Amino acid sequence: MDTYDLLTRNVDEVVTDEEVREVASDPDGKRVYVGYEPSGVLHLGHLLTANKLIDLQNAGMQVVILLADVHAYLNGKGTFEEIRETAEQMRAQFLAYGLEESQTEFVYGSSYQLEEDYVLDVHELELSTTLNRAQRAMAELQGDETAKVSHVVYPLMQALDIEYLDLDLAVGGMDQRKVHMLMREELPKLGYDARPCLHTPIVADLTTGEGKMSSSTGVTISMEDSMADLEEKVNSAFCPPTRDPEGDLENPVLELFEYHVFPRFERVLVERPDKYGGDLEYDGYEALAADLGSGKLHPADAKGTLASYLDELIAPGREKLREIRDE
Ligand SMILES: Nc1ncnc2c1ncn2[C@@H]1O[C@H](COP(=O)(O)OP(=O)(O)OP(=O)(O)O)[C@@H](O)[C@H]1O
Ligand SMILES: N[C@@H](Cc1ccc(O)cc1)C(=O)O
Repeated sequence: MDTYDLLTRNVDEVVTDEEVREVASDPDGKRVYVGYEPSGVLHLGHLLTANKLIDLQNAGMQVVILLADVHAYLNGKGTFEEIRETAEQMRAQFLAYGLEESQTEFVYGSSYQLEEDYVLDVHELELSTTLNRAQRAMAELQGDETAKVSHVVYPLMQALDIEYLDLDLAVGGMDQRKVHMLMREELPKLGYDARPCLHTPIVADLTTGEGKMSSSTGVTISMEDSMADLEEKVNSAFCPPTRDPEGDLENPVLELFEYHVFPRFERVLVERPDKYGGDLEYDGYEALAADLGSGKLHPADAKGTLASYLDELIAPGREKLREIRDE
């Protein structure tokens, strides 16, 4: 696979194609980041951005993970102390999942966001950005009468992080795209360069197929889950026979096959007794989705197979976490 294809596989949006091709032409040592508000356990939604970071690391890029403690604080996620503690757990999970420690830099937001230069630049952005523009960057704030001032400072700081962390590329889920668009509009006003971005798809809530898999609501799958947990959760998943690109509902089982299983396994084997037609084998996502659509593959068999592949995927991380905790 050529470098551009590796950088952009499984992404929903590339901003802009030309700029990302430029990064792909010489990726060695170029810096890319994802920022995360610390939350207890990483779920498969978060790990989609981690998969992308692993691709970028394999292409030779230097990965920066921002543990966005100040942002979590601005978002009302707890006391600073509590947030710092969860951030440490999160760091261990990323390494357990497969990011290469020597090529991954973990940075706490608070290590530079409270410095004078940064704070003055935040104020500069407050002066140059309209309230309306900052509000638009935070989709969930639309029309919310209780939105706080902290919620509009938040995207300005996120934009500035991209300059202060000296990045060549920013990665985030599709839910971060509006903040990145604000970054592209506002940084040049301060004399800084707008940076290219990659946006990864959002995995839907497992049991409803609506919205996103989220730490705060619904059922999430994480590296803490045992095979029994995985089976129970995947069995409860929403799995209609087809994905409806026009509709509001997604098929989370197919999404997990597409974004987590197929990028990591060349071949997927669905084991079935002979009386149910015997084993099925897939070397790509499309064929599996087509068989689910035609009824050749039963949702129960798809779910059982998904659970065992997810187990294989998270087992090394689960083991490593256990070791870290026992130390
Ligand atoms: N379900 C998901 N699918 C894909 N990416 C996700 C998903 N949930 C979060 N992300 C990505 O992980 C990063 C952190 O997101 P966020 O803090 O919103 O997740 P969360 O911990 O589930 O939060 P919340 O509890 O507020 O829903 C972002 O880059 C986001 O795009
Ligand atoms: N906005 C991101 C967190 C984040 C914070 C600061 C950044 O620079 C980047 C990302 C989220 O929703 O989780």
